Amino acid sequence: MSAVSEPGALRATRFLVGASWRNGPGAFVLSLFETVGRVLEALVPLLVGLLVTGALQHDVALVWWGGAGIVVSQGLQFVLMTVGVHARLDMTDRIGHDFEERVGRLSGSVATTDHLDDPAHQDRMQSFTERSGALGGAFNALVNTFNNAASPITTFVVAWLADPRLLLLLIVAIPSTWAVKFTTRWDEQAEHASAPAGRLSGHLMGAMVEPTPASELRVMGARAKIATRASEAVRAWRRPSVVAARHTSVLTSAISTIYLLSATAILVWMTRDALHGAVTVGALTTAVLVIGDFRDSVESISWTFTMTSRMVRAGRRYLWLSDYVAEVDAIHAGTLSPPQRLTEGIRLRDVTFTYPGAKTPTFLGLSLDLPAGSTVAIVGENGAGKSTLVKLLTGIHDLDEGEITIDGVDLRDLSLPRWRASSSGAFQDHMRFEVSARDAIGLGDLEQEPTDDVVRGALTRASATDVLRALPDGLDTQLGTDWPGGVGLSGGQWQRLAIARGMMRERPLLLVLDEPTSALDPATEHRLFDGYAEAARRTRDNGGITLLVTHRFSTVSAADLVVVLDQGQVAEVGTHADLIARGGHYAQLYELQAAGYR
Ligand SMILES: Nc1ncnc2c1ncn2[C@@H]1O[C@H](COP(=O)(O)OP(=O)(O)OP(=O)(O)O)[C@@H](O)[C@H]1O
Repeated sequence: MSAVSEPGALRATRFLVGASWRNGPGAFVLSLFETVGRVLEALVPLLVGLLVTGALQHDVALVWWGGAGIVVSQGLQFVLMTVGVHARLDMTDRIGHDFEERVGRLSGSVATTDHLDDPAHQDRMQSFTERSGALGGAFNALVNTFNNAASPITTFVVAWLADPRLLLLLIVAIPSTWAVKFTTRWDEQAEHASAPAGRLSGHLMGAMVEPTPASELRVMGARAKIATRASEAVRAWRRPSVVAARHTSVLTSAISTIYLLSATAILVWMTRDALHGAVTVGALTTAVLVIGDFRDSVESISWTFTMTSRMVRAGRRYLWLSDYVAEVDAIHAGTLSPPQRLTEGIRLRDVTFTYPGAKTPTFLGLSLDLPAGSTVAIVGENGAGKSTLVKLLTGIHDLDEGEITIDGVDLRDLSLPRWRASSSGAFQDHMRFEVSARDAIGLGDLEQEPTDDVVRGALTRASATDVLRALPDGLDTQLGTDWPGGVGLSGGQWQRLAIARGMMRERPLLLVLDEPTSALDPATEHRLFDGYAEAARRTRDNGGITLLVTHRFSTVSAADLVVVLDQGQVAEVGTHADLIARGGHYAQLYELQAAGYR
């Protein structure tokens, strides 16, 4: 698994600011109108003070300056804030969508899927998804940083003009800023601690609403049990955030109380001076109004720190993902094209592979030859490593050690997309694509136009033309009952469409059939595989290898070679007849299954 570390805060901030600016420089500038509006708003206590002083001293000019200032600043402030807020929210929305799209594109573009099997990556993505608002709100936080900087500075100037003693409150407000260090840490720790439970609750909630697991749970009478576990998981997921919020609330309440007591003391002090004529009533009025703003200003600075640190964390995760994609791309920088036809075949030499997060390797020094033009059956008990072998051959996972060669060329030196374009497959855990039948099959080879002839050819090769009977609009039938006019298919019918998808490429160099017929009865599977083996022999001229993974020993007799895997090792290799004659593991398992059918 990747050794990519999370990028630094500075790089994340630079990236977020740059991406926000590029998304719309005009709207970026308009958003800053709000900052000017905030400055005008912060000037109001000063203008009210002027008005009060003018009224008390019968100074018409002061009354005019104060009154006109209030009217103009309120009017302008309204216009600027309306334009600014509108631009900011519009940008936040656009940037949010932009990032969601970027994350989707990045996640989908990783050449391998090692990260999807890694619990640490899953946790990172969980926090990422939960906080994707923070990434989408990066711009929001950025503009608010300007707002929250401009408005306090104005407030501090107004406070200083009213009475310099008010600035003493800055000292009292220092703990508020210092507390952010703790609240940010608590917030971050809560994010980490809640991620596994968040994933579990999503998984269990999904099990209750997805049709297949929901039916199973009802039949087993386990719905209530899973609902309880899901509720526990939701509580475990939310608990760290609730605890963090509680700690934050206690700390900020304590700081607010200290602030309030200090502000009251300063006001009492100023009022006493006002009674002795040392302070004007106008300055006292400004002080009363500014004290609330002062507190808001200090709090907004703290809030800005919290939001900015969340934004930076989300930015760092985004950049981590982007670095990870680049790292995987660099590993798969091979540019060679696979041969047009195989002459030697595929060789595995001393292959070692461990799943991310697993304690023991699935393969330790596995060596195996898959001769060109052969049909190879891979058999073995559950967990023997059959599907993992398929994933390594298709480049879904990277080897830890050893090599896989295609006609002598290391798989890592080949262009992975081109190798995959030369391969094809059908899998037990296939995707039920709820699109038209034509597209569901045509996805198997996007280089070909899915015309009637092409798609019907794939259905024929998959021995699946009878599925057409279930499709009222033929190949243009919408699949899936969730969609208007969509039809529901049986498990076996879905599976046959998946096999047809795997048959779109007529002459792949590697065709993997990883238990694609498990939903079919043994006789049909046998018939299908005999058909595939015969088709493979007919197309042997390009040296293509057909690999069949199955648990049904009766279906493998048509294979040229049978490979028996046992705990990640090759236990036996030979033809069906050889292995039966040898009387080993294969022969015993074959006899056991045959006895079951007798
Ligand atoms: N995503 C994963 N993470 C960690 N270990 C895994 C993962 N997938 C498979 N394994 C482990 O790798 C080993 C081989 O699994 P694999 O799926 O290749 O077996 P298989 O022969 O295809 O089994 P089956 O017949 O049940 O499909 C097993 O020990 C399994 O526990």
